[in-house]
Amino acid sequence: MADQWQEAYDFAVQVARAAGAVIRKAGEEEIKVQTKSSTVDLVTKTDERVEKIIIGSLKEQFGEGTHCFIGEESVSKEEPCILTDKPTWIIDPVDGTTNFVHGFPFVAVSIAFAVNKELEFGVVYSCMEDKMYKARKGQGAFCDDEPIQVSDVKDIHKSIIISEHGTDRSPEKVQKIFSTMKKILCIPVHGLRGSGTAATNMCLVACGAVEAFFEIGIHCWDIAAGAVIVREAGGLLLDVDGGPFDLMSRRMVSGNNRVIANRIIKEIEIFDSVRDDAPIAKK
Ligand SMILES: O=P(O)(O)O[C@H]1[C@H](O)[C@@H](O)[C@H](O)[C@@H](O)[C@@H]1O
Ligand SMILES: [Mg+2]
Repeated sequence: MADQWQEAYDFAVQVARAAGAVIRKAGEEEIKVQTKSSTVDLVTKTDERVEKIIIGSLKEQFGEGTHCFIGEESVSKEEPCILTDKPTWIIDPVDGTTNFVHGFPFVAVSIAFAVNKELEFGVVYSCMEDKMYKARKGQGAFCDDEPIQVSDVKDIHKSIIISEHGTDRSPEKVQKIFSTMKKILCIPVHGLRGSGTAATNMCLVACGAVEAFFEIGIHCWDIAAGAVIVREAGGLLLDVDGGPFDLMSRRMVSGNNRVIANRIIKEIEIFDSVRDDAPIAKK
């Protein structure tokens, strides 16, 4: 089995790199934009095309029917978003679609693989920067084949924290997001940042450029690959209430260590998000 997953891991890296090349090329042409859950939740033909390319390549390589797929664009067309014990690929073809549309240079392909509901490996290709992040359970995390590690900062006053605004602009949620950000800024921390892609944000935690990233409202495909990369780089993942991380819960804190993560958690104003694996009628 172990060798089988190694082959899958290596193949995921190849597929992510090829997908990134398609995105880069598409960024040079006219981009037609549509919307999904809200007027600021953008999608393009490239998101759909790249997801088809990734899933098509994986099916061709590993056989139709043996593996399951959770892909952002398939789920938006009401494909199931349920993690079972079967080998499952969790894919965000274009993480940072808004960045892609605007030419803001952080866009990632995110591919994770889970077996028995446990994440085995994750690959994040930051395609505009041409940086390949990857990690396999128990084997460390890498950027362009160099080992990466989270920062050793324990003093929150010496930290940079990342968060995002998400795509739900209901005033009550935006109020909570900004109130949390204000409280964290006023701890004070050295800075607050956001790249516009959750996958890249997690890689920034993993390589020690920032101490933590938290968000409520993200989806499993935004963070599954990054979760393996953060853990393998020595970091940790928690729920925003300090409990165990739950991939389908749409909320997460990823940090370099528990001291920093706990300090952030103290300030987070939690709001509800419908779980990724909720029945479609509830979404
Ligand atoms: O670009 P996406 O794949 O839609 O992912 C985005 C997400 O939609 C947004 O809510 C988050 O704030 C970003 O960090 C994601 O990566
Ligand atoms: Mg995404």
